[in-house]
Amino acid sequence: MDMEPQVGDHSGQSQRRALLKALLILTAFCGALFYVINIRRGVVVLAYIELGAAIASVLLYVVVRRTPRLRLWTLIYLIPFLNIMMMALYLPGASPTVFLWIYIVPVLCHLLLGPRLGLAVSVFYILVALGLFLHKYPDYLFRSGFAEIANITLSLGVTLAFAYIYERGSDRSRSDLVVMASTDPLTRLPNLYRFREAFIHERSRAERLATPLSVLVLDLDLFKAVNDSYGHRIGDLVLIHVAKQLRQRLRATDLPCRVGGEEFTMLLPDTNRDEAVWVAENLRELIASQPYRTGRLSVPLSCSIGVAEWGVDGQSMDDLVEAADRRLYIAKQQGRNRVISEG
Ligand SMILES: Nc1nc2c(ncn2[C@@H]2O[C@H](COP(=O)(O)OP(=O)(O)OP(=O)(O)O)[C@@H](O)[C@H]2O)c(=O)[nH]1
Repeated sequence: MDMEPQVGDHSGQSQRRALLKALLILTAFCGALFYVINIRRGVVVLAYIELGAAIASVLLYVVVRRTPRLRLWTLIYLIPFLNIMMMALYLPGASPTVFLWIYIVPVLCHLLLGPRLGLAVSVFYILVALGLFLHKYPDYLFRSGFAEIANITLSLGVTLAFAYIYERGSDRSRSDLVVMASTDPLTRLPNLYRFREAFIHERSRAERLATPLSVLVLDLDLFKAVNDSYGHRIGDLVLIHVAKQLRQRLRATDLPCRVGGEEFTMLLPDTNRDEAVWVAENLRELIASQPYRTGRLSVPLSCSIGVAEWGVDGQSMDDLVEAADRRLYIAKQQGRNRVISEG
């Protein structure tokens, strides 16, 4: 069995999942509580709806713990929840203070659904709630003063705006963090974390479409000598130069990564071993033919590359990288500046 670790969740899903689980527990508890309260008050229809909501929340909790389709299940919970809230507002026996619950709508919708969908759903339900309230208490607008209406409108508007701004900011911070966590700061190439994630994705695509998938491991030759002769700063610039060459030479669907030091790993979807060897030879020639130049300085470069193919050399990313690494080592032993795909 493949024991590759699962890659992390990028969209704040784990946070939203935790919140939804907490809400389901709360809904189950409140549903049961309000069922008792409303039965005693004689508001039987509402009481049974609340009991149903409590039972549904417990069942949903079981699904929500694991589902990959969190947004869909969130909507399955949220829409009936908000509809019940609207009904509670409108039912004849319900107190006017039920309206106060409308203030949690923007907060809940944004936290659970993110900024865009959260805004759309909250605006819709706030308008529905206001409509129902005015329909139920038609003389309210005439009885109450301007200050009272302004208070309600402004406080709702401010809650909505804050919820939106907060959630949009967190979404952006989360995306920035994901980019930082998956990018090599020196070359701006993706790092090992991103490579692992892309491998899992590309492997399932290759399985589904029965297409090949190959991996290259490239290591610059005698790079220590570059650092020793020209200094670390030039060594860094050489790595940036090589990263640029890889990016320019490879297809947009290929993924070159810097996995550490002077070693680069490349994922080549839709590419079998022979094609991967051809790509690797191209890269080797390119790097050898274009020394790093700055001012009068010219740093000659070469690299060694190991090639592995998914399905032939193993199934997991670790199998492939291990096979390609082994061949890279053979290339180094045979005198460097070469591509090896056997052994
Ligand atoms: N400038 C710079 N050097 C680095 C970086 N990461 C690793 N290195 C250097 O890369 C060199 C790698 O040296 P070795 O592992 O001995 O390999 P090599 O000299 O390339 O020799 P072969 O791999 O056998 O061809 C070491 O001197 C590291 O200090 C980096 O981010 N910047």
